[in-house]
Amino acid sequence: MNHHRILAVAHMREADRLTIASGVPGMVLMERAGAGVAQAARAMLAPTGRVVILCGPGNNGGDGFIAARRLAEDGYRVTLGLLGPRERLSGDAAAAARLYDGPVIALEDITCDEAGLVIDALFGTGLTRDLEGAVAACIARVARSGVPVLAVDIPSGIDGDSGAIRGVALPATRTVTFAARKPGHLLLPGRDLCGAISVVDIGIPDATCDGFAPALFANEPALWRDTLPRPESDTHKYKRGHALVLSGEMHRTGAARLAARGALRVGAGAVTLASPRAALAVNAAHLTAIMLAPCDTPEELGVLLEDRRFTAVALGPGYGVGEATRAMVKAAARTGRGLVLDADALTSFAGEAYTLGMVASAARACVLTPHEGEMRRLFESAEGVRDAPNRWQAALRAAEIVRSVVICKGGDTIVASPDGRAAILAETTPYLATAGSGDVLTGIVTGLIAQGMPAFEAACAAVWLHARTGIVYGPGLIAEDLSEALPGVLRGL
Ligand SMILES: NC(=O)C1=CN([C@@H]2O[C@H](COP(=O)(O)OP(=O)(O)OC[C@H]3O[C@@H](n4cnc5c(N)ncnc54)[C@H](OP(=O)(O)O)[C@@H]3O)[C@@H](O)[C@H]2O)[C@@H](O)CC1
Ligand SMILES: Nc1ncnc2c1ncn2[C@@H]1O[C@H](COP(=O)(O)OP(=O)(O)O)[C@@H](O)[C@H]1O
Ligand SMILES: [K+]
Repeated sequence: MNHHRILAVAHMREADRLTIASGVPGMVLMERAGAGVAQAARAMLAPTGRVVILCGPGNNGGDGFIAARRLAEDGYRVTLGLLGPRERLSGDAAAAARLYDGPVIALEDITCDEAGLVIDALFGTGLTRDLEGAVAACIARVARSGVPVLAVDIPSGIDGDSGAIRGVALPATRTVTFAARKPGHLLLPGRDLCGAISVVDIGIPDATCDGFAPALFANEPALWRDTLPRPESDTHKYKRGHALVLSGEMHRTGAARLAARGALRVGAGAVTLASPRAALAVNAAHLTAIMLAPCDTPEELGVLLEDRRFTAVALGPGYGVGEATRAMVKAAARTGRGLVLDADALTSFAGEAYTLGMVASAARACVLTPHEGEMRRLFESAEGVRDAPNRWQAALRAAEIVRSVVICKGGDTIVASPDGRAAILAETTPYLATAGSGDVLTGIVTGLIAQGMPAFEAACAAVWLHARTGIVYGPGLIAEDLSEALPGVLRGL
């Protein structure tokens, strides 16, 4: 199994169809899925403990019947509640139900008394509308009982593609999914309701999923570790890349310095801060390893970038919104370097995403790092972004329009590339929500791009490193700490 691949719901269904078409009966897949669930349940149950299994009307319920049969064979006391009449089951789910010879009661009659575990096999990737009525009431009862819950495929009520709660959802202690995680396991609020996730190999060959587009991934080191820059013995500082970070005016220079420090810490051989003359003294008072150059106009930026040793430029943090910023972005892009645009550089193109795309296409590689508000402003009139059915589709469409890699920041950060790849961060911490944290992220991406790392991988690595550093540091984290704690995380790789 390719462990960092994730499958959209439609792709999971297609993988299932292709595997069955290649000669593996659907019932074999379901048997493996149910066996995986039973195995996870055993680890959560005392010997001969009581397990309540909630089965829905589709194949998710079918997995539940398989698990019920296996657990009953092992001597566990199984109570199975089914939503709807048994005669309404069809296909593999009906076959799985026939193989289970224990009692089946109505879902409405289920109680959790003395249960050591509830297995939630109500709905998986086939959820098509909000949960209500008897199912919603049952979910509320189980959630109130406090009994541990093992979710089959995904907690019932979570949309597999968006992670949204459809009406209500049953929070799980553990989730067992099949072949690969789905976007809903990683996106909020779904991520918070899955508990620990394990993926069971049910025999869908990797090659079956290789051609799926868009290609979705969990943002984990396996995705980008091979492209992470590592200095060679014979290197020198300029071979390790030289990043240029543009500073804002006198009263808002901190953001650029945070970014510059991030770029240096992630391994750029040299970092220069390009500062308005009026702010040179302020910047000089705070910098040691980072160099300083005066720069007030697009023309001056052009002259500065005649030095071919500069490999990447970061623009936006604390820079100010307006025409002057737009002109700077254009000047930077024209020089064909790696370009990272954040904050005010993005807001300066509010409502003009296509224009920004044209500008960005001149850069060697371009990464944009909008948070939710910047995303909304930049793409307010762009078709297919604000009205996308979920965040990864919005991110992919955004990347296509701006012809750049886009990092959609937030509690469930997504990196999307115009080539159709997208990666969702699997693990992070809300302690990152602190002033200036995004500026450090900008610096980390810039530092990686300055060292020649490809834009998508650089963006993914930066997002992961930033989050990992936040997790390791934990409570009390402020933006300054991120760069200083980064070497420890880099060492761990
Ligand atoms: N694909 C694979 O490779 C494998 C898949 N496997 C398993 O199959 C699962 C997917 O199965 P699935 O497609 O049958 O969908 P599932 O989640 O059981 O629900 C569909 C049923 O629910 C109903 N329904 C929907 N929303 C509703 C609502 N709000 N309120 C009430 N009813 C609602 C819907 O009814 P309808 O919309 O048709 O009226 C339909 O009857 C997947 O998660 C995994 O566990 C494994 O066996 C291994 C191989
Ligand atoms: N709830 C959260 N959980 C995890 N990360 C978060 C959360 N909220 C914000 N972040 C991260 O913190 C950073 C904030 O960046 P940004 O909004 O640009 O702030 P600033 O401009 O103050 O630096 C982003 O990397 C974002 O992904
Ligand atoms: K489920």
